Amino acid sequence: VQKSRKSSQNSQLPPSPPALPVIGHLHLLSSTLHISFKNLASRYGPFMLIRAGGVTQYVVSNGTTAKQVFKTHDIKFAARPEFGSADSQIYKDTLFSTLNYSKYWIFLKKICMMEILSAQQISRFSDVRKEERMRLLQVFSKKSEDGEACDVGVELMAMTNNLISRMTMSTRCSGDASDGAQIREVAKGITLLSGLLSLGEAFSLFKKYDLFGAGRKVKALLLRFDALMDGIILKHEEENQRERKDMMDILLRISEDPTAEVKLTKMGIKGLFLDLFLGGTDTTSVAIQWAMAELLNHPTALKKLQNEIDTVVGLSRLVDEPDILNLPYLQAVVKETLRLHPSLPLVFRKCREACKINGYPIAKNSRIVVNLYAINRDPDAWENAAEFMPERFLVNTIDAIAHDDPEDMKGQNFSYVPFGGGRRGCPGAALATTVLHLTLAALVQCFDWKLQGVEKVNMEEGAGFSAAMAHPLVCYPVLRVNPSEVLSVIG
Ligand code: HEM
Repeated sequence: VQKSRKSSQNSQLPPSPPALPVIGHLHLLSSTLHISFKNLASRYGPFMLIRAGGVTQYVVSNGTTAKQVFKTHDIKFAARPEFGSADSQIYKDTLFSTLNYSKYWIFLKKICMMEILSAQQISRFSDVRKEERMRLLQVFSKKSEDGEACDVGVELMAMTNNLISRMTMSTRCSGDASDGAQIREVAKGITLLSGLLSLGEAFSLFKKYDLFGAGRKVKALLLRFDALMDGIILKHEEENQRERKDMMDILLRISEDPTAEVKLTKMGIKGLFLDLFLGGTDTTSVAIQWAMAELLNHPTALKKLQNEIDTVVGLSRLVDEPDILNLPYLQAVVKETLRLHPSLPLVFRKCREACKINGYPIAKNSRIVVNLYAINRDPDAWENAAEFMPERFLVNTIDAIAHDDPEDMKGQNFSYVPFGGGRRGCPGAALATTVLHLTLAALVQCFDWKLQGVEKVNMEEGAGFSAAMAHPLVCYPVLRVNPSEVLSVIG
C-alpha cells in the first residue's frame, strides 16, 4: 500500500486516500460512485484526488470549492473530458453535452437558451404538457378504479418521453412503430450501455478492450438512431407548414440560414436531438419518482401539500401552470427533492487552462468531478442534511435559500446545485422544473397514495450515473378528485 498523499507530504496535491498499486482507489469505489465519493470526502475533505485504474481525477464536494469551478474559473472548466466511449460515438463532434468548449458549443448553447429551450418555446407547449398530464392521471384513475397497484416510474417515464417527443418533433411515442417509440427504445438502450461504458471508463480498465461489447452495441444503436433521424428530418422538410413550430422546425430553419454564425449541419441537429432525449427524459421522471417516494415516507408533508393545493386551487379544477407561483410549499417540496436526489449526481469537467483550486495547482487537461450529491447534502451547509424537510426552503435562514430567489435553481448558491453550474450548467432546468411542479401537484391533487405490505418506501439508490431508485416505486392510487370530471368543468 502506497503512502497516503496528505497535503503536508506534498503541498502541491490535495488529500487522497491510501492507494493500492495499479488499481489506485478502485477498491474504495462502489457502483454508486457519488455515494463512495461522498463517504471519502467526509474523511479526506472537500477537494481530494482519486485515482482509479489509469484515470486521476480531482473530486469537489462542497459549495465553496464548487464555486471556484462554476464561477471563479467557470470558463476554464467549461469543457468535458473525453470518454472512451467516444471511440464508438458517431456524434462525437456534434453531441452538445460532450463537446469541448468551442465556437460551435457556444453557438449550440445560444440555440438552446434563445430558441428551443427558451421560456417562450416552453410556454408554447403548455397545452401539450396538460394533455400528457391528463393521460397520466387517467392511467392512475383506471388503476384506482380497479384497485390495482402501479409502477409509478414506468408511467412517468412514458410521460416525459412523450413530452420531449412532442416538443422536439410533434409526435407521441405511442405504438411500437411510431418515430417517437423507436427513438425512445434506442435512447433507452444507449443510456443503459453508456452507463456501463462510462463506469468502465471512469475506472479506465476495460476501455481499450471493450470487454462487454458495450461500445459495439452503442455504435449499432447510434446507427439506428441516425437512420430514424434521417426519416424524421425528411418528413419535417416535407411538412414544414406546421402552425406551431417544434424544435426540429426551428433547427431546420437555422440550418438553412446563410447568415448564421456557424453552419448547423444535419449531423449537428441529430446530435442535439440525442442530447435532448438522453438528458431530458429519465432525469425528469426519476426526480418526480423521488418526490413521490419522499412524500409517501412523509405523510405530514404530503397532507400539507394537498391542503395547499386544495386552498389555492380548490377541488373543482385541475392545478395548472399559472398556479405554481402561488404554491410555495409545492416549490419547496420540489427543491428539497432535487437537493437530496439530484438526477445527475456527478458532473464531469476538464480543465482548459492551468489554475488553482483551494490553493492547489491544477494542470491543463486535468479531470474534475463535481459531486452535486455531496454538496447538496453537506452537513456544514445544511442543518439535518440527510432529512427531507421542505420547510427549510420556506424560511430565509443562513443555510436556506429564499424561495422567491429566481437564481437559486441555477446553481448561483453553490451549496445547492442540482443542475450543475456556470455556463456548462443544465440548459433544460426551466423545462424540467415546470414539468416536475405540475406533474407532482396533479398527482397529489387527484390521488392519495398508499403502500401495501410495507410501511416505508425503500430509498436505496440504484447503480450507475443517473441516481435512479434501486427498486421500482409500486403503490396504489386512491382517487381524491376525479380528473375526468374536473376536466369537464374547466372545459
Ligand atoms: C430534473 C431534471 C434534470 C436534472 C436534475 C438535470 C441535471 C443536469 C446536470 C447536473 C447537468 C450537467 C451540468 C454541468 O456540467 O454543470 C446537465 C446537463 C445537460 N442537461 Fe440537464 N437535467 C435535467 C433535465 C434536463 C432537460 C429536461 C433537458 C432538455 C430537454 C436537459 C438537457 C441537458 C443538456 C443538453 C445538458 C448538457 C449541457 C452541456 O454540456 O453544456 N436536462 N443536466
